[in-house]
Amino acid sequence: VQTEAAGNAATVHHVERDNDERLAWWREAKFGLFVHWGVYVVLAGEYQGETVPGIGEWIQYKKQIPKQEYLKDYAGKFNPTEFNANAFVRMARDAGMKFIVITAKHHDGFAMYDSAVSAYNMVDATPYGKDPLKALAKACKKYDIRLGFYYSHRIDWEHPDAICDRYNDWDYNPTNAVFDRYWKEKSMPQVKELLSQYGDVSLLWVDMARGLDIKYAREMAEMARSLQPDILINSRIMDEGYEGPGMELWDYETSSDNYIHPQLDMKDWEAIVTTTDSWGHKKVDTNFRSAKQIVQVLVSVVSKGGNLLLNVGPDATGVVDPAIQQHLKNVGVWLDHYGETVYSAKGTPFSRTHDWGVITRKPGILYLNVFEWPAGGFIDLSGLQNKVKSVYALTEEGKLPLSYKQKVIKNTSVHHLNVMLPDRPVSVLNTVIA
Ligand SMILES: C[C@@H]1O[C@@H](Oc2ccc([N+](=O)[O-])cc2)[C@@H](O)[C@H](O)[C@@H]1O
Repeated sequence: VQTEAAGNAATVHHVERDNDERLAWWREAKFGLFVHWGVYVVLAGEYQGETVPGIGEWIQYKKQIPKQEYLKDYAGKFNPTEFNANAFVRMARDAGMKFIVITAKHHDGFAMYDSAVSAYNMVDATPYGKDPLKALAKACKKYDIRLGFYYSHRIDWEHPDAICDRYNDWDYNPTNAVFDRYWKEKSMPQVKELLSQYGDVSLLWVDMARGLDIKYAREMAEMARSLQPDILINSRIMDEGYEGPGMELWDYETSSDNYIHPQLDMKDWEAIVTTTDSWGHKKVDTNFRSAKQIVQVLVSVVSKGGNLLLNVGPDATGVVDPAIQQHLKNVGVWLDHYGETVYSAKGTPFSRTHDWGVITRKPGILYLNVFEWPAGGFIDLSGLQNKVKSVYALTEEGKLPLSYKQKVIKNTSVHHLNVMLPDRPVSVLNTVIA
């Protein structure tokens, strides 16, 4: 990792992370469910009859809604009686996802669980009066789905001391704010609760450090690892692009929102992607990502050495839009047949992209993932060092052998491969040629 030091003599920060063992399951899993759910879904992007533009979970900040109003008029009406933890986890499992990361506390500072640290929580401040994360942890255990918690460790619009450049200055006076008080009284103790009272927690997903000093990140990471030794922590414990001491504190890199790196050779990173135009549910938001789009984003991210954390936003009743549920189910059916191009796969060995799709890899196998059916009905692939032993399309009925020609480029050891494709796509979502 190169950084320009003031004397523009390049200082190189080598990050030794001894986390191969801890990352093993994550590198195989590839596909997880991200869940943004909180009091903000009671507003669902609407305030005083007006649709508020932008991502729904930021509505309190955008409209500077006083804490007492947010508590009384919105938390006070939050009663997701339709929330069924088992059905929710089955939805993720049946979509081919291996883990779930849910917002235990987002920037609004509201705890979506039974917190003894702050009464600003789901049990004490809503008519629902129950702990949905307790039910979710139980369901995850039942269906062998790993659980992770999203926690807004720096930004908190409920606490007068959570000072940063995204602060609740409509209720509180920033000059009186003492960050250490928020850190010691709320942030650290709540993360301790989450990592002590919900069984095995596989991921701590923190977000938006806003210039947080590394000493705080180190304190939280060390506490998390003492409570959950195998836990994985994402890079957003510090700001995007942070380089300096402490980079070993996190295990993998989270990309910017809805951003897929152009680089082909990265590893241990995740793309986080929405299924609508917001993370938190918004009433007006009907721009749903199709099963085809989801499959192609997933395979594209895997071809670039990454994982996909795909978001859903349950509504105020606790339910994910049925159309999105159907798309997820279709993705799951596709992965049942063709998941070998995703699970435990590595990124493309090529240093270039292809106009017909992307390549994923396993020992001795290359998967050509055909998104756009080539007009000529064949694919040319040059640059392979290996001799090809067989080529076949993955179909629901099994392997469909394909004819191919391979020749060695004169005076080189480079093979040129020409594959004759089936007459038409095997799957409109993505046809996989092995
Ligand atoms: C997943 C999302 O994460 C953050 O938004 C960000 C964080 C970082 C970047 N970034 O680094 O580009 C952009 C949006 C949150 O503010 C947002 O509400 C949501 O939870």
